[in-house]
Amino acid sequence: MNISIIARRSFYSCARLCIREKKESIVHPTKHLVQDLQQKKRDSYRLTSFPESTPLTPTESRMATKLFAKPTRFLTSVFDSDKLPPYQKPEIAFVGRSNVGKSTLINRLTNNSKLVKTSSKPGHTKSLNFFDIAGQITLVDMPGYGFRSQEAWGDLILYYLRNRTQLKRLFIVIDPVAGIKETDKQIMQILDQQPLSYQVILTKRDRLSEEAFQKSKSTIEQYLVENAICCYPEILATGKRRKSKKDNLEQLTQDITRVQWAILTATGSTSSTSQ
Ligand SMILES: Nc1nc2c(ncn2[C@@H]2O[C@H](COP(=O)(O)OP(=O)(O)OP(=O)(O)O)[C@@H](O)[C@H]2O)c(=O)[nH]1
Ligand SMILES: [Mg+2]
Repeated sequence: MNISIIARRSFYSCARLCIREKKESIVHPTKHLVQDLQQKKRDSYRLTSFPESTPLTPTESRMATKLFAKPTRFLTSVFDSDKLPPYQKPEIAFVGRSNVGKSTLINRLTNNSKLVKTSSKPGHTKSLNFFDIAGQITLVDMPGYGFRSQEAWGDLILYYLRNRTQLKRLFIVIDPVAGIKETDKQIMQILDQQPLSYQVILTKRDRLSEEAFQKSKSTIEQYLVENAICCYPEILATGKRRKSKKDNLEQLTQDITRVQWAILTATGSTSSTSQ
């Protein structure tokens, strides 16, 4: 990943937040850059596209797979905001519309198809479910939005998103067949206002041809470049093995390792797993 682009993106995000909050002085001594942004010179700071992602190094891949090969366990299910557990490990959560494959993704990451219950029926996950990864990270599976009403879905999850200081990054899971929906956009706006770092993961890659998948991905990237503030500038992907295609196993394995690595970096776990 091109560090200068990420740095520029972070600055741009920060500056836009400051402008919105009318706290320009926060970005002093780069105040002139903020003025530039206000004077419609934004394009020089804006990403025009997502950077091409570079392959993980063998060390990075090894660290990612090593951590997720360690024991994982279910911790608890939570239905009420006043019962959120006081875990102090860095936390990562998965949010998205019903049936996009959030729970399946956690099973894939941990290589344990029985860790989380999944279903072809939307609305399967109804609580916040907490999982421990190697005693180092907590993963949280969430009920899908778009299936139940905002009231039924919203209170618990919005409370969690607004108050969970140990939450290091929220992964927004999107089905590339359906594309980005209004509910995804709404959640991004909430996170941008917060601000809270988030990253998009596309599931069900196997359901599209490579060409259609890339097209859906670029449409989402375009939306993010134009609208999102706190979005990490790399879209991740996962999928399941297509029986007809023997050659996609390697790709799927690399995809999962990339998600694992993103979790390691988001939670600051890259040094503790290197020994
Ligand atoms: N083809 C394909 N199907 C998938 C993939 N991931 C998940 N599915 C299927 O999608 C359905 C929903 O998966 P879940 O993981 O339960 O989805 P969820 O987002 O947790 O759904 P809710 O709990 O209802 O919010 C199941 O039938 C999965 O087998 C994938 O990568 N490819
Ligand atoms: Mg689920």
